[in-house]
Amino acid sequence: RLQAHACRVGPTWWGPQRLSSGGRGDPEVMASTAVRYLSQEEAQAVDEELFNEYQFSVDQLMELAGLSCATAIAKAYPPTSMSRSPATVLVICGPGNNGGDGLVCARHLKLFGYQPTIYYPKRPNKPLFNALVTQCQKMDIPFLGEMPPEPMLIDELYDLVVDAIFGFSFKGDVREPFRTILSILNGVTVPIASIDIPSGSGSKEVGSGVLPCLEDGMWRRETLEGSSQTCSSP
Ligand SMILES: NC(=O)C1=CN([C@@H]2O[C@H](COP(=O)(O)OP(=O)(O)OC[C@H]3O[C@@H](n4cnc5c(N)ncnc54)[C@H](OP(=O)(O)O)[C@@H]3O)[C@@H](O)[C@H]2O)[C@@H](O)CC1
Repeated sequence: RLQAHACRVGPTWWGPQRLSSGGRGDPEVMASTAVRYLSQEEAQAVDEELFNEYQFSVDQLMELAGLSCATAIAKAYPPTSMSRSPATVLVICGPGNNGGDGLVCARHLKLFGYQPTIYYPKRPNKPLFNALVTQCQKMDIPFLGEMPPEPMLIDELYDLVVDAIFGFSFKGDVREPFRTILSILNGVTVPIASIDIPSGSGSKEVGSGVLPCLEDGMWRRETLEGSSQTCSSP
């Protein structure tokens, strides 16, 4: 893992690694060498910088984050490589913006040829999230009324799970209903792709790019940072 420095968006982020790798602009090279982690504080600082200094709006960034994650999933788990056609994906959304990323991600996954289903147990009553739910409904993406109670059921029904439960504002012990949700997820064998951090891992770090998450040895999943947030924003 590379040392964490104060995070800068844009060229500053990629520049040194790209130069040292000798692979200027090659996405494969960037994916393999230009990935590093942000601390929770760094991720929050990027967030503030994007909002305050660069004047991005939350829905702008959320759209980019969700699209980036769907794109990364399509690259890591192409629909044609999955056992079902169309490939089925369970997207579990949490109560904050990470959950919003998940809603956007589901919408783009559908456009990419997957068959997403959303579980969104705790919904903030705010216009942004209500609109994202409406957009998913208009795209005929179903919402589950309850979490599949057994990991085996998830394995039977879905090719992949997207964990959009918690992002960088997670803190403390996991509270219900997410405690139960995470304990079920811990038993599934299909891949789990996490947006930002593997929820409930206790990790203080936020991943960037697509990389195997071996943080705690517990989650067989990949950390998918909305690369728009930290890597490729203007
Ligand atoms: N940076 C950027 O530019 C962009 C960032 N984006 C995304 O936003 C994410 C950060 O969003 P965020 O701040 O809303 O926080 P996030 O982690 O989703 O949810 C926090 C909520 O979870 C809850 N909760 C917390 N701890 C808990 C616990 N122990 N047990 C149970 N519940 C717990 C608590 O909710 P409450 O229970 O209070 O209702 C809290 O409010 C970031 O990671 C990235 O994905 C993009 O959308 C846009 C661009």
